[in-house]
Amino acid sequence: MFILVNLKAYPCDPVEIATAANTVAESSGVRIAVAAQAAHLERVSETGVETWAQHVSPNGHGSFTGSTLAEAVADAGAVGTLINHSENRRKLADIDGSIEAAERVGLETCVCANNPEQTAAVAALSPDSVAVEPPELIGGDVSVSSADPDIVKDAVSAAAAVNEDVDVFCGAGVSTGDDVVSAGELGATGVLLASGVAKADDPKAVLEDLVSGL
Ligand SMILES: O=C(CO)COP(=O)(O)O
Repeated sequence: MFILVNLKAYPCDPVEIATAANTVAESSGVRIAVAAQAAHLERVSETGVETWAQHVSPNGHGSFTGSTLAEAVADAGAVGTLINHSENRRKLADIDGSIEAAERVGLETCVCANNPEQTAAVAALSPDSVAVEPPELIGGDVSVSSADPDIVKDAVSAAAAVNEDVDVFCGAGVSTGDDVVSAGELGATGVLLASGVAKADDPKAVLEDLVSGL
């Protein structure tokens, strides 16, 4: 299982969390990555943790003020990027363009989707993975894998019917090792989570618990 921690715009210390994630990844052998604000990518990647961006723009170099250039993200040390999110909704054509921009510089791609239908739609664009996250469960205390297990199972089959090479992760409310294990039992190959780590008093202890059942 892959554990992908999205720091969003939470008022956490990205370097402290990245350092903890790197330590736990090394001691457990579990793949853990941290998706940080673009302005923090370089400092996060200097910790040695697998570093992801939270989005990249569909454009390349040029007159595109305010864009998050895939080339710049890769140059700052990111090896992957989230694309689209319930909190940062993009049109399908822009998602397609962002996947192409990421692939141009070798970034791994994970497109977020709200439900199995959107999972199928974005799987057709052949990202490396799709993360299904029901918006109503994001930021809550109950994991998608226990609150709505069918959405995970349905997203896994929906993606496989379109493109068997696309991995499916799940997210929303994931915060414990049990949540990660049950996500795996439902067919997800990774989890995408945020508040459970970014808002924790002791992020390292949460990360240790997340990998404890793997
Ligand atoms: O939106 C999410 C990750 O991208 C999930 O957020 P929470 O883990 O806070 O529910």
